[in-house]
Amino acid sequence: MDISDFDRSRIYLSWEVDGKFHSDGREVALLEYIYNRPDIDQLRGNPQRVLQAIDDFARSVTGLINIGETKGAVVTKLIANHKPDTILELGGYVGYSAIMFGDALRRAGGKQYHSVEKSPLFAAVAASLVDLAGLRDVVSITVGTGAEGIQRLYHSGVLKSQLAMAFFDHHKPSYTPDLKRCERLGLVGPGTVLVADNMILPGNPPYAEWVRASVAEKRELDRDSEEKGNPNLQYRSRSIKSWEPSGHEDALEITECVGVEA
Ligand SMILES: C[S@@+](CC[C@H](N)C(=O)[O-])C[C@H]1O[C@@H](n2cnc3c(N)ncnc32)[C@H](O)[C@@H]1O
Repeated sequence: MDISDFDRSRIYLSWEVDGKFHSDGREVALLEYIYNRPDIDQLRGNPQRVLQAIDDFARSVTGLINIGETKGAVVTKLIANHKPDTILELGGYVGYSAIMFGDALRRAGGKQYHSVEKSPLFAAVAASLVDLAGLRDVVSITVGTGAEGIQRLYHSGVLKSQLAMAFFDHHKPSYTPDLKRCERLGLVGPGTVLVADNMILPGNPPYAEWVRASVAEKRELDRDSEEKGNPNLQYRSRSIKSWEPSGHEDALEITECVGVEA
């Protein structure tokens, strides 16, 4: 993908305002902006219009740390092709990706999109926007860190078998331990597709190393690691270059579990 593929007329305003990237009141301002729009009734039950309204805010008021349209379209296409029944998301922010991918999951015949978000405030904003978009039956939001969310969803029986897809978009150093936790619990197996955001901006060398390694290499890595995964899972991984809504280059890592070595 080339920068010419990025439509610069659709660029978000800067994420950074006075040294802050979020949590300066912009998330509540987003909610007020959306519910005060004259076209609010046309947004009800319409995920695409809710996404457009979030994009409008990020283009005219303050930038937001959403995945955005360009990278989002890569994942939406993947969902249409793989038709997952369940997706686990770590890092929900104000619900942009949960609305975009929850809608794609529903259109592909899937059932549940579980979004885990550490901030109770962001999770509350996301819950309101998911409800507005008419996706309450599909998207559930769990407040907690990735590790807490995985444990709670697993022990309550909500996640009881292999995940069809997982989307990592939270605390960058937690991608690898949270993936390994999923592996240990048997939530990753042949057919599971893992999608990791921000592989260039800011990058995530430990995660890239783990998902691109052979079984033999992972056995070595796991031996020296406090956080054990399942090194016997065979992964096929590729990097897809794309663009942040701010116009910065980024990449998604898309990893498919293709088997288990005895
Ligand atoms: C880049 S944003 C997610 C954007 C969202 N996926 C989207 O595209 O609309 C990262 C989010 O991860 C959350 N977060 C940070 N550390 C976390 C953790 N350990 N577990 C879960 N969420 C976390 C932050 O509060 C923030 O909302």
